[in-house]
Amino acid sequence: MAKKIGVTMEVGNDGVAVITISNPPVNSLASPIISGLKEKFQDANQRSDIKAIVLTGNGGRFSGGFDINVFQQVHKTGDISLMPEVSIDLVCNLMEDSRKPLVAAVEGLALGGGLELAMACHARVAAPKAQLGLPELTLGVIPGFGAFQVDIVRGGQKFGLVDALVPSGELLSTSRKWALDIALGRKPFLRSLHRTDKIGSLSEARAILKDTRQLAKKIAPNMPQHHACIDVIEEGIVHGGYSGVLKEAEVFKQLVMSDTAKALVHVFFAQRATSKVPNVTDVGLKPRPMKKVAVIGGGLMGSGIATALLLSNTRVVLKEINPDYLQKGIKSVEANLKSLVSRGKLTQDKAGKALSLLKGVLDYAEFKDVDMVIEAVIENIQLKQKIFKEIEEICPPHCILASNTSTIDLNVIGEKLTQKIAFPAHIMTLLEIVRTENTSAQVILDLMSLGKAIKKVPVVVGNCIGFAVNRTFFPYTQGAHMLVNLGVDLFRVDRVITSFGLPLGPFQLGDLAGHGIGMAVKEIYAKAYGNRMFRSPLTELLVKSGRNGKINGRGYYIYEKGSKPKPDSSVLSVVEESRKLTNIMPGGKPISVTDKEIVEMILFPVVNEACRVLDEGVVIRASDLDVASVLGMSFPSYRGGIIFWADTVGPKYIYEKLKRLSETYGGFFKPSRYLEERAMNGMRLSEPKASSRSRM
Ligand SMILES: CCCCCCCCCCCCC/C=C/C(=O)SCCNC(=O)CCNC(=O)[C@H](O)C(C)(C)COP(=O)(O)OP(=O)(O)OC[C@H]1O[C@@H](n2cnc3c(N)ncnc32)[C@H](O)[C@@H]1OP(=O)(O)O
Repeated sequence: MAKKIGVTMEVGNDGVAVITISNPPVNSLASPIISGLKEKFQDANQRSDIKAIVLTGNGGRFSGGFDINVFQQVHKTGDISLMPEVSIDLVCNLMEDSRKPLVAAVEGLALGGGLELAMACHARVAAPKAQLGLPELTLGVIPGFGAFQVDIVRGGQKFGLVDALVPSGELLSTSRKWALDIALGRKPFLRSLHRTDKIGSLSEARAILKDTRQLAKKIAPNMPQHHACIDVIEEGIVHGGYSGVLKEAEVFKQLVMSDTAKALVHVFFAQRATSKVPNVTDVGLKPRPMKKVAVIGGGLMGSGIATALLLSNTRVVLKEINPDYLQKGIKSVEANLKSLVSRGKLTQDKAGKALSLLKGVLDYAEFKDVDMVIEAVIENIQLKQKIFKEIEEICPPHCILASNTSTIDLNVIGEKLTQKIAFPAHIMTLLEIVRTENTSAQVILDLMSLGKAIKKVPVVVGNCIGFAVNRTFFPYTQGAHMLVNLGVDLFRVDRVITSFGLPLGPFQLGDLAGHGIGMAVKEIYAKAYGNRMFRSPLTELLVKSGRNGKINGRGYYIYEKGSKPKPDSSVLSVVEESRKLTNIMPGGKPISVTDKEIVEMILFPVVNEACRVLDEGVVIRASDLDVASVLGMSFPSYRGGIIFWADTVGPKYIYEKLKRLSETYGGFFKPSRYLEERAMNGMRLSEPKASSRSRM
């Protein structure tokens, strides 16, 4: 059924006009809505039979904000005139300065421009679960609609952003009465733009703004939108609300064209595109419910998976090999739930309910009616093969057999294995669903649905060593190791990479993951990708010196409870030993590199491997790899993901840089065929492939 888009107005006998925004699914403020709002507000202000106005959204949602598709259009065309000029004549003149009172009836959500519309009203009545927010910063822009000219520090009813909270069933009637009361002088007629009662003295405001500027420099050095917010707030405080609104609209348009906005809007749509899987989500299949799932292995990953499943109301059978391990696994699940409760992310009774769905077992008796089995034991091929041999006879025919391996080829683990699920710990959001030639469309759909149920972002990928994320990023650590063996300071490498935008540099990341994991899978990668790997003895030497990473308090850094990791200068002797063994410093002297070169020598080989992932069809589309890099490796979303970023840097520049580096330092930097082709033909890396080569 065609979705109804538009703005309607109904006038009741009480003289209240109810103006309703309708643009499913989130009532986004697209052009027809903007022009419809203008027309209805003008009409309502002119009609003598209308005493007051209520603004609301259709379908239980007020508005999800300005239509982000317009941003995408502006980015694609470079035509900023696609952005409507409405801040003043609509929000200020027609709403704020309306002669008739305007009350927002907010249900579901009021986000971005949607909340700004509500703030332009003279009062706001909300239903209890309404989500109010200004998420524009996550898109690289600022609220361009006056939000910052209203002292938005008043969040929710507590600070006056919402004037009344009422049950949904009473929302419209309460809003109508409120609007009439304002019209009749029984309630104050408050124009947000003119209110300054919450703003302290100018000097106090300036002091707050100064501290906020320093904080923004520290926490968001690479994101202009955070600093712009402070500028427009200051404009409003110093020169008044109207100047502030004008400044907002001007700054908003500058930011819309910024690289940051282009990257963040790309990630917004890329993340939603991952749920579109050709011949799976477009063939009329319906996902089957996963009522009971068995998890084999109660270690860090197994207990994390069990936790995520329990939180989605799925019954879980957790199997271990002995009572001690089983007890430990159950305790880990309890600890995971307890930590969510202590962080206010889960109520105590929901934690209790989740735990009640968990059953610990030591044999397969409970596997007869499971809908899915997820194996999460150590990365030992023989053990995995043994487990799947044992269970494939016991589980029901419809049961999905999945492994949580982060590296091993699924076809090696078990020909009957239908599915690999890269279930990161219960807190990460990326869920790589790896499909083999044995995986049916139905199973993929079932798992995508399960992935969403456990609040993950499922990305369907093909079967290869390391799948999408680990495969793409295996050069990340190796590039760093090469630099250190070439004489570059390892702590500087970490600093440069964190300044680029990754949360942890390669060495601190290794400490966090534990160096044993890297060593366990090294040979598997060497067998698959050996011709383009840099083999460094540094990890082995580090572990031999008793430094396993954060897990035992020492790696490249020292980890003490309650304090930040401290670089461990005593590790430099281990580094020296590695440098002697590799002996790759030209003339025995450390190389001199700029920060930019450090980023390039670490991330360009990652881009190069990402090109091979695209070329082999390990992902459906390049933007899926962007999402996987952001969610799976914390690649900065404000750079758009690994491929989007590479396209902004330029395939040709990357290709030429890698070619020069490979002439100096060997095959680790050798440009891939895909990169060379695209660079030579002036094509973007993200352009779809002509060939239908796929690993799915
Ligand atoms: C008085 C008139 C004013 C007019 C305004 C004019 C403007 C001039 C410019 C000045 C603008 C002022 C500044 C304001 C800027 C903004 O408002 S920027 C946008 C701010 N809003 C957001 O960032 C919200 C983004 N969306 C979400 O967070 C989530 O989608 C949701 C709303 C919380 C819903 O989540 P969920 O239920 O999980 O659904 P999703 O899958 O995420 O989304 C469903 C589909 O809806 C699409 N969609 C969502 N939000 C928007 C949006 N704002 N614009 C366009 N489309 C949106 C989403 O892409 C999904 O689409 P499909 O994948 O095709 O299903």
